[in-house]
Amino acid sequence: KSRNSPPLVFHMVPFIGSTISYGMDPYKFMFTNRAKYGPVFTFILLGRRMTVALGPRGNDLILNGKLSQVSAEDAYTHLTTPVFGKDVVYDVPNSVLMEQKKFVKSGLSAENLKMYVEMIADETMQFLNRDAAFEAYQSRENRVGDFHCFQAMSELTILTASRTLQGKEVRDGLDKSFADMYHDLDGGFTPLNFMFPNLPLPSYRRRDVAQQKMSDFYGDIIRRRRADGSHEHDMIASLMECTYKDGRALNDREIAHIMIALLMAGQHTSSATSSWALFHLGAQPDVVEAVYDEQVRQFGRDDGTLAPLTLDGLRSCSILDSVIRETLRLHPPIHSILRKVRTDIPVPTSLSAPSEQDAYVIPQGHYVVACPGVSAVDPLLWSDAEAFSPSRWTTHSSEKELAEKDDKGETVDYGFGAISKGTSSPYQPFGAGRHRCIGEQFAYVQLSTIIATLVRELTFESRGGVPAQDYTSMIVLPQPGSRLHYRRRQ
Ligand code: HEM
Ligand SMILES: N#Cc1ccc(COc2ccc(/C=C/c3ccc(C(F)(F)[C@](O)(Cn4cnnn4)c4ccc(F)cc4F)nc3)cc2)cc1
Repeated sequence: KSRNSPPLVFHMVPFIGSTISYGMDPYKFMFTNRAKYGPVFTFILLGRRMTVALGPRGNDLILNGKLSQVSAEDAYTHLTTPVFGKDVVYDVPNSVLMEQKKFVKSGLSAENLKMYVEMIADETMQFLNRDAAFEAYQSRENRVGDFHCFQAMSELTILTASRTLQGKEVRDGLDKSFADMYHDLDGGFTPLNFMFPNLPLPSYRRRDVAQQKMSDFYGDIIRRRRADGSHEHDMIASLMECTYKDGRALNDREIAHIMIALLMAGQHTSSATSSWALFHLGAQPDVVEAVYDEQVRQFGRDDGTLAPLTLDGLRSCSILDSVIRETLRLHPPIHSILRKVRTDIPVPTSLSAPSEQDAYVIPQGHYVVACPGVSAVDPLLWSDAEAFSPSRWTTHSSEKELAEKDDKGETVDYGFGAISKGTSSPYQPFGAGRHRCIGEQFAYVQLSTIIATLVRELTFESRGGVPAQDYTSMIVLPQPGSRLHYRRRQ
């Protein structure tokens, strides 16, 4: 038996363990057990031993853990490989993933992001002018309407992501059959698949059929482009020009599967985050007007109209930026980051052991769980931790310094560009270390362009208040069915 294992959270039923209380409300579960056992403790999730290490030092232990100790691919491959496809992300050794992340980053260049702003604004205006959800906006008489927020944001997210990142064949291919294919693929992206990668269930079969179809869909696009020698500025075009260190170019399958991974990544995170942002804006009309006034300051013209959005202009909108930061502080799409423990991990005494000899050891075979979001809503760290107040980011309050604090700006490069070494910041919605997100800039462009465009045209009101968080899916979603009221401005 392993010596000095962290304390085990009390539970009544073997195998089920703490699945229900953790699965229903992970943050409540973390705060409750931190109070009982301290920042390091183990709980049972469907028969697996999950060891949590909370706080900046816990994040550092897990997110900056050595490759010999912690493995992301061992934790995630059962969930992601059947959905993304083989030979990419968690189906390859970490060194190959680092190269694949470098390739994707090269496709998210500043000049591409600049072009994407106008395309996303255009898609958003088309959506307002055409989608049934905004018929009150389209009609001249009644200018007040309401819409199913998360559903509308899911549609707008895939329209804008396919127009920019995915490319015009995907954008033009967004018909019912694509929606069905995506829906079946997404049905395989559930926490259940973490635990049971393959069950003889219809949903698993639909996932596998959809993955094959999606892979062929992208494969056809790539083959046609190679034949036509077309020159697009999207991710597919970029990936077609990439070669690994050993000189080998990416093959069509790898490109197709990376595109599926990026589609899934962007879809879940952006649809959830834009929905949460709109609900909070609807609950605080004064913030909506502050964002609108900022648009007038940044883009207003003498004739009273607003100039088209630009990347540089958006990057000067600090209130809009703070709305997104505050949304991600309260609603990080990924609440738990997992790794499989490959060799015993000695826990530094600073992380909660009374003295050296009884420092904890996390045994091989456990999973480790990092919850960066716990620090971001920790009442011990933030005044009014629960409140949505973007002003905390614009004024030079202690919170802003707190969140910006990183280990003296030290950077490290794992092969896909220099990133801050620090995990001391209590605000890490994009993770840290070798597995840190590379979609942050694209996400900000997509979210800020959509929100700026909607605020220019509408005011919002969440009459039911901000919905409860639904933790039962892979990404934290607003309680299904929540609606949002709007009024057309001019
Ligand atoms: C608000 C939007 C987003 C948030 C909050 C977010 C969050 C995260 C987090 C927390 C991680 C670390 C996961 C881990 O350590 O296990 C991550 C990794 C990653 N994300 Fe994102 N993400 C966002 C959008 C995107 C987008 C739009 C893309 C692609 C275009 C993307 C692609 C990736 C990739 C490729 C990784 C690397 C996974 C690894 O190295 O293991 N993300 N993201
Ligand atoms: N019974 C039960 C029961 C059990 C448990 C629970 C709740 O327990 C948990 C525990 C952990 C988690 C973790 C979320 C998680 C992790 C990884 C990924 C990912 F890999 F997929 C991603 O990082 C996603 N991503 C990154 N950036 N954008 N998207 C990614 C990476 C690269 C890539 F290219 C594409 C990607 F999209 N996705 C989600 C969620 C719920 C409830 C009920």
